[in-house]
Amino acid sequence: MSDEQARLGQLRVDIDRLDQEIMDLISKRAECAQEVARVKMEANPGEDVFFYRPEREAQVLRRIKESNPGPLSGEEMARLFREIMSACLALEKPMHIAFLGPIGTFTQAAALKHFGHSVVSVPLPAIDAVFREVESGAAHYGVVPVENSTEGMINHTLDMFMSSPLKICGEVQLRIHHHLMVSPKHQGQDIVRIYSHQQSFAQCRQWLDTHRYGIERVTVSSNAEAARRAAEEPGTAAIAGDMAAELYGLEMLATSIEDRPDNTTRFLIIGREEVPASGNDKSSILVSMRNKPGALYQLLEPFHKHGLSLTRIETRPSPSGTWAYVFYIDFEGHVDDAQVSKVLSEIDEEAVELKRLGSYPIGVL
Ligand SMILES: O=C(O)C(=O)C[C@]1(C(=O)O)C=C[C@@H](O)C=C1
Repeated sequence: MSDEQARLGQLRVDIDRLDQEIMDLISKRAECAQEVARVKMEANPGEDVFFYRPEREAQVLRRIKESNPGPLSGEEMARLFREIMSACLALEKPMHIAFLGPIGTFTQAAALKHFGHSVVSVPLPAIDAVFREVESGAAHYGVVPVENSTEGMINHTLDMFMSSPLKICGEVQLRIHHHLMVSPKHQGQDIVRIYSHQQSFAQCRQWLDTHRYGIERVTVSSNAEAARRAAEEPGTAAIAGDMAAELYGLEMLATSIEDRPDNTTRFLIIGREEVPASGNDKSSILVSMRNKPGALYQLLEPFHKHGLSLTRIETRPSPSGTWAYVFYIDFEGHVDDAQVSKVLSEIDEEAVELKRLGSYPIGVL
């Protein structure tokens, strides 16, 4: 036996022993989660029990990232624990997560990043359908895109909050890499048409103008639909992400063709209940003000006065009248914080309407 074989043999014995220890510990952790489920059910007999605890999950993942000794990165370690918690939660209660489909979209990738792979993910054809599925109780939570770093806000999602009773329970960010892909069946053929979603075309505009100028661009309802068409139609390609490429067996002609290297989309988790404070939270509100001089100043002044950071403010046309506006505002803090409740009561005094959309942990992964 060579020296290399002897050393590898010993290291693999060590790895086998450690795997056994890790497995025993994960099993003990899973038993704890089962016990947690029993305690929750006994304490709330006959009631809707909330097994998923977003604030607790955020605290666990933050602690893992902070105390991780290496050599794996904090992100990588948190990703592993994300999956362990996902499997533990599935033992307590299998979660049904509605997302903007079809299967293979970036929204599905965001849902799996946030909840882990042990959930049942349910694709729906439109953002309002995701809201309805959660409102009716058919799904426990929903995942919808809300903003992209290149293209800005997804207005349809913002507008849904004007009428929906749902709460924002979390957020997750996903780096978006777009690839130009074709079916291996049609490799080598001239490409006469490229399919993609309108947002993806916008995020790759400069690359397309430089590298595929003059080729017809056809907008379809999702990247996954683009990939499905490219898999079937000779002479076509799709711009989509890794999940769609894998799903339809496409091969890459060019990878990461988005114009901005930091292209990121933020998604919201929507649910039916409010989330307690996790220690590092954000809140979202919708406000409509009277149409008078200084209205915007009056809206923003309490944030300045009480030292709260605004992370976003967007204006949307109000459904109640022409040239009337609603402000969608994200800021740091939780509604249970004293400063936040002072700000909200001051805004409430001046506003025509103030709707609290929820407080939720700032995305950890
Ligand atoms: O602490 C809880 O309430 C649990 O249910 C346990 C646990 C976990 O595995 O750590 C599982 C699911 C929840 O979403 C949060 C945490």
